[in-house]
Amino acid sequence: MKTLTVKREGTSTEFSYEIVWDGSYERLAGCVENLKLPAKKACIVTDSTVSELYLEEVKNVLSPLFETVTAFVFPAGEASKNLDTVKDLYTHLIENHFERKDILFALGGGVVGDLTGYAAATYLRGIDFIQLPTTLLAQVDSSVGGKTGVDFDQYKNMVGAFHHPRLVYMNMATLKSLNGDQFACGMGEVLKTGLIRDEKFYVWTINHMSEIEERIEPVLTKMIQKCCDIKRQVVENDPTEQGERAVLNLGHTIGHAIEKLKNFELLHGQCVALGTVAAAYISYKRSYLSDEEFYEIRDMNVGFYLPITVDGLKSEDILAATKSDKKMEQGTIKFILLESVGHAVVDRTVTDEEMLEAINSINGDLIDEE
Ligand SMILES: NC(=O)c1ccc[n+]([C@@H]2O[C@H](COP(=O)([O-])OP(=O)(O)OC[C@H]3O[C@@H](n4cnc5c(N)ncnc54)[C@H](O)[C@@H]3O)[C@@H](O)[C@H]2O)c1
Ligand SMILES: O=C(O)C(=O)C[C@@H](O)[C@H](O)[C@H](O)COP(=O)(O)O
Ligand SMILES: [Zn+2]
Repeated sequence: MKTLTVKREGTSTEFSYEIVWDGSYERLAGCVENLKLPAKKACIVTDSTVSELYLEEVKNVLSPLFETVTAFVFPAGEASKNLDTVKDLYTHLIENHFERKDILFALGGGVVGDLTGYAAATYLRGIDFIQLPTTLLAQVDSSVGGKTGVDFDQYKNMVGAFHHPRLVYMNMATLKSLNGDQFACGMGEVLKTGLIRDEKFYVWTINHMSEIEERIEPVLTKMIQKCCDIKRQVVENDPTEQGERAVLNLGHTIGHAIEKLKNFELLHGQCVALGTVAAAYISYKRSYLSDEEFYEIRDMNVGFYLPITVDGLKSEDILAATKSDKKMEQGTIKFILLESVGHAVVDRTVTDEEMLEAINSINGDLIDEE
């Protein structure tokens, strides 16, 4: 069992919690007991797919620790990440008499984690929650850092709060049941993480492609721990995204626009991959990246079964949709560029022309016509 502490003290934004890696849920009860939480009731929030796989096991592990353990299950997928599902969860908590000191467990991917975290941040003005991430994406990114929230009318993460978990417990064995597309989505955020902050790690990822694809556990554990450590450093420095944290959004401005226009038919990690290629294109056109570096980023997406083109959308519509993402500041977009491989920066000078050219470069319909 390996651990990492995410911690910030002595400022108005304080948090401290462990990330634990293990190969089963056997030691989850001990980790929860160590927290000496006041909770008498626990609710496991999960989705319709994960509930079939892991709910019973987790419920059995947690039941001896609480007077009551309930389960709230919602339909799997991004389409459930909204205020309607949060409302149903509030109703479940009220009907089961959950109080201020009780606790939620988020058992699932990023959708479950974001939604549960948001409900925990707002129910009775804030209760505790624990992250039990079961997708690669959730293990490398979404379960760490305290960003919680839901979509609103297809606008990504428009309603949310910063609310940190009390513990993140990763059962690495859950990655075995992920399908290929879901695994690839996690790799979209892994590539992003190396590109923004750690060239050595990015190169390591390239060199370990076959072991990663074969899901060799020690290799995946090393990769996930590195991603969490990079995210930890960024989040500890800038927990509420006043500055540096925005680099974690590489690929997300164009990625979120595509996710929205595709009505969540393309998955978050796939859209991030497309957005990262587009951001790398602008960086390349500005000569921050060499052509070898740019084409390697594209090749890495292909190697990890991520898309590098999107069909069925007009580039102008994608550009227009970027204007309603959260990275607008006084009418100017905060766009994340790669100043070099391993070093992302927040840039406020990217023009609509640059963005449109980058979007055209990933627009499959235009490329097919050539
Ligand atoms: N808060 C953050 O910092 C942050 C970071 C990155 C992404 N996100 C959010 O995370 C979401 C994407 O997360 P995701 O890719 O995990 O999606 P997800 O939660 O929808 O999970 C993907 C699919 O995999 C299934 N699944 C989960 N675990 C499984 C397992 N072990 N075996 C088999 N199937 C399993 C789920 O039921 C679902 O159908 C997006 O909403 C995105 O905005 C948040
Ligand atoms: O933790 C962060 O900060 C991130 O930006 C991580 C992203 O991968 C994640 O998708 C996040 O939800 C996007 O942030 P948002 O503020 O644009 O919703
Ligand atoms: Zn993301």
